Amino acid sequence: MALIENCYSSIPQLNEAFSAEIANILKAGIEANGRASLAVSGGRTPAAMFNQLSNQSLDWSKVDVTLVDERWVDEDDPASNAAMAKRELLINKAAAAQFYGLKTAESDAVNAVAELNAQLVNIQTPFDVLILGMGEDGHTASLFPCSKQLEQGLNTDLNSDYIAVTPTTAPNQRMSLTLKSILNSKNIFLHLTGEPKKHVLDIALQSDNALEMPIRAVFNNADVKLIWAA
Ligand SMILES: O=C(O)[C@H](O)[C@@H](O)[C@H](O)[C@H](O)COP(=O)(O)O
Repeated sequence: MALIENCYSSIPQLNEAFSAEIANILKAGIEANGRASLAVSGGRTPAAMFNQLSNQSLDWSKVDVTLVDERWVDEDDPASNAAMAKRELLINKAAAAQFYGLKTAESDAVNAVAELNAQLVNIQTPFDVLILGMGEDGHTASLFPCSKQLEQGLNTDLNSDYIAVTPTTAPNQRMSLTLKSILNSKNIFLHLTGEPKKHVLDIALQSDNALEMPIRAVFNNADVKLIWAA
């Protein structure tokens, strides 16, 4: 298990190289299996890369796009990851992709887990590309340190691809892929920008305690490509 580092000298360079790399993997997936899939994180980091990716030439009508995690809010809420993906990624050529969001009509995310596990059969799995972000508390996806649900989310014997999480260090109830589902992806990327995130990553790499910093559970158990620029 390793963290394979790809550092770029600027964010525009990162966006250009990373979006081209994702496009190549998706094209190869389409060629091999007829369809390909992309699971993306929300938050602030990916927007500019998404814009660039949306203009990559590939048969987007054969791509399933879904989210790694979602805040349990409606799409008219600025915190909605689905709204961000629709605004920044599912535009230009990528408008032809098939999008599967994670927010359902249930008011409590706990009651939506079974529906989302069922939705996954429509999506090309394992995911060809899964892109993680990381918070300054070491969370990834919506696997938050200190949340009551963390041990379950990190338990690779859990019989679910999704888990509802109530963070204590961030607002909104969340829906997250479980660690098992994250690890099952063919290509796992960790997309970070800025020195503060690099500093958090350096701390994360100093120990194995995933309950303290859940991102550790990913690079302790999988090969992860770090995509980073200051
Ligand atoms: O919906 C979310 O909050 C995420 O998917 C989350 O895991 C995110 O990737 C990190 O919190 C980093 O967020 P930023 O890119 O905004 O720093």
